[in-house]
Amino acid sequence: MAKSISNLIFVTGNANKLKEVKAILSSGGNPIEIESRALDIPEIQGTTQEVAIAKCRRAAELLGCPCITEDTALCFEALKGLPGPYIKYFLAELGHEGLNALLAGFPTKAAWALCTFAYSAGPGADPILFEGRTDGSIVPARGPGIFGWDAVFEPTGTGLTYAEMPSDQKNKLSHRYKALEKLREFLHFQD
Ligand SMILES: O=c1nc[nH]c2c1ncn2[C@H]1C[C@H](O)[C@@H](COP(=O)(O)OP(=O)(O)OP(=O)(O)O)O1
Ligand SMILES: [Mg+2]
Repeated sequence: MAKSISNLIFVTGNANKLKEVKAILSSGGNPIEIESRALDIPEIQGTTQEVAIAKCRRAAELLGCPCITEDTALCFEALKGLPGPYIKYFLAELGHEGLNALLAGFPTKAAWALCTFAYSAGPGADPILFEGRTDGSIVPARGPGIFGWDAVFEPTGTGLTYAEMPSDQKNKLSHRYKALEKLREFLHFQD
């Protein structure tokens, strides 16, 4: 008889991601318990899918058991999707102001946040990807600067940046929430 997967190891070094993932997965129909490991796994260059697959494959090898990993990209329409999976380094070097300045010469500030979860059934197993995308625009920073680029990303139609939203509002419309809904559905039907 099919039974669902109800606990999993999430390999991440990011405490804010972990907090959101736990909050999202503990609510809803099929609660999933998450244990975390802060392993430092090298991230390759490539498409968001290639980066996600390589990271999850390595994580499962290091752990010797099933696991999930997550990669977040922030994509600027004017820059044809860049910085994409390299947003971490752009944010670290340029800050919120620099991300806005990158778009100064362009008419569109449109952007999308893309979350890619990867699940591996164990060492050697091909990771399976679950993507979630939230569209919005890059704005001058508003709200607390607690989590990454939250203060400069305003999802379309909300009038608020991610940073200005209560966490339960972000967790109902975010790129991470949308990807986790797909992962949750998949895990529910695994043996
Ligand atoms: O919802 C978010 N709201 C604002 N900022 C965010 C969000 N989600 C990720 N971020 C930041 C963290 C990092 O600067 C970059 C993604 O890089 P990314 O490699 O996926 O994350 P990470 O290295 O911090 O953790 P991990 O150990 O899981 O790879 O965007
Ligand atoms: Mg990373």
